[in-house]
Amino acid sequence: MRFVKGHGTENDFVILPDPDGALELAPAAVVRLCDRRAGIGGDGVLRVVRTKAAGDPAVEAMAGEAEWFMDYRNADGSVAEMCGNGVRVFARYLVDAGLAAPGEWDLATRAGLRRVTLGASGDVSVDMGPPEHLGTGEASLAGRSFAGERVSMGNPHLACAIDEPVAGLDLSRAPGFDPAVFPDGVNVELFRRVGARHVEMRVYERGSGETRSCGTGTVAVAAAAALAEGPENRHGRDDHADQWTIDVPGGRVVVTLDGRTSHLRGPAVLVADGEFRADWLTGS
Ligand SMILES: N[C@@H](CCC[C@H](N)C(=O)O)C(=O)O
Repeated sequence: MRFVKGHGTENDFVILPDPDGALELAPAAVVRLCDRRAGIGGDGVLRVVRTKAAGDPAVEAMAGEAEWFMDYRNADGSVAEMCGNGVRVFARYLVDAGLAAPGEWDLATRAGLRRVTLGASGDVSVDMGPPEHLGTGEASLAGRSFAGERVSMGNPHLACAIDEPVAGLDLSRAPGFDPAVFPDGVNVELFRRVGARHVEMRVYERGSGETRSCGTGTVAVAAAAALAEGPENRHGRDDHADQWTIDVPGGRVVVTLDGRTSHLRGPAVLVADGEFRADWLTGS
């Protein structure tokens, strides 16, 4: 079975081409694929399937607008609604494989349609939709409590502003949180302002642990940072949409907020093409 390995700011994925939706992708198979010692290794899996063959009526309803559906799975085998770095890598794969042309078109995700813009090479830009502010919340990490802004990017985030450099944080264990506030779990971002519309962040992802980057998380952080700046400083201060530079351990992305929607721009790199054994995947 063929796979491609790719990453966006070192948030890495095993890409599985499955145009006709023939692959039965059990959670245990995803865990095997993402295992960094006994498998291929990745923060998640991107199954590339034609929207009309997704096998889910809610997804198939988007077939008229988007030919391809990003079936995203976390490394622990769980399903997530959206993945911002994944969308960029997915789009780059489609163009590289000749399944889509460079330009601007929609992809289907469980969170709805996402419009991508890309050339024959280089960065990919994604219309991520409007960040949804849900109020405040908190999480604990390594015995410390962090307060932040709950933001939905289709998937749940808690973006917490801190004053210390993010490099010193302990993100080795899963965050604690109130399941009544986050019934579907949460991705927790910790960020520090390092300049004008410029922040650094680290993230502990639901279903994957600490990753080197999280695209939806970078947009949630930009939205939380913009909210903290106050309305007088947002949207139109210099007649341009607010552009935020977000540094993550795996590189840098740019997030634009214009009050109507958000855009995420960053790299999408295809690293390797390979083949794995079908019997290994099923453990048979
Ligand atoms: N790394 C992704 C987010 C992947 C999904 C997330 N772990 C969740 O469960 O919501 C990104 O780049 O957005």
